[in-house]
Amino acid sequence: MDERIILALDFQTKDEVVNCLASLENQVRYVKVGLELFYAEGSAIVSLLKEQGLKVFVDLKIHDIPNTAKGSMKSLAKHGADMVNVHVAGGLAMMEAAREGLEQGISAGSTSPLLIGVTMLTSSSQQMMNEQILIPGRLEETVAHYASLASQAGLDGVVASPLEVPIIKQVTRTNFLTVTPGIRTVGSAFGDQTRVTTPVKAFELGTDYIVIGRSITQAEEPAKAWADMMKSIREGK
Ligand SMILES: O=C(O)c1cc(=O)[nH]c(=O)n1[C@@H]1O[C@H](COP(=O)(O)O)[C@@H](O)[C@H]1O
Repeated sequence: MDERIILALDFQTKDEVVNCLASLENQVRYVKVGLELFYAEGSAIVSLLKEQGLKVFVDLKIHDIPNTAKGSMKSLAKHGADMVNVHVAGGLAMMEAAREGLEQGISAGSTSPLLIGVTMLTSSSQQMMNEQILIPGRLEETVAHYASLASQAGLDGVVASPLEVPIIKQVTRTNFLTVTPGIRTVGSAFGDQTRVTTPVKAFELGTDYIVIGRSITQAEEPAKAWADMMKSIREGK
């Protein structure tokens, strides 16, 4: 089982999660609980997945004042996640506070979850960034800047598109991780994602983890979609 592939469980009920994992014949090792599932099922879903021996990325994308980010992370640390995240746009003080909260919240003897910073969402385009949220310049430069800020704040890595992995690796310290959604298997619809590539290309670009959801979970035959993806990754094509 490949721990570098994180399956996004974007469902509203525990039953859908259980059915999805069963249909994938327990081949998945790392899953992501995002806002949709966490708001619906609460932290119990994280415990359930952990009890099944899975690694869990709890993707709540915290973005708040430093004190609130710190408290949120302190609470979140108790749920046994392997990876959690904040928005880099919250700034250096917020990211440092989040790290502090996480360290304070973990129980004695357990290791801290990886703390990852979200750069520019993979649904965002250069035009959206320039014209709507009024960040000038090239999107790739903003992502690189956010990544170096996250690195400076002591985060373990960032979320970005796989297309930006080479520049992120250039501007951050060794072992700084990249977690990349915006993944589509060949032929599946992009939907709301903008900065997209295939699983094979993402690993070629040097990513540490890919996050993939609908290409698998909404496929007509999820087990086949998963098996085909794994084969293409193994064969590098
Ligand atoms: O933090 C994330 O996981 C995330 C950041 C980002 O920039 N883009 C992004 O798509 N995600 C998440 O990654 C998953 C991608 O799902 P699919 O587009 O269905 O493969 C979703 O659960 C998103 O919430």
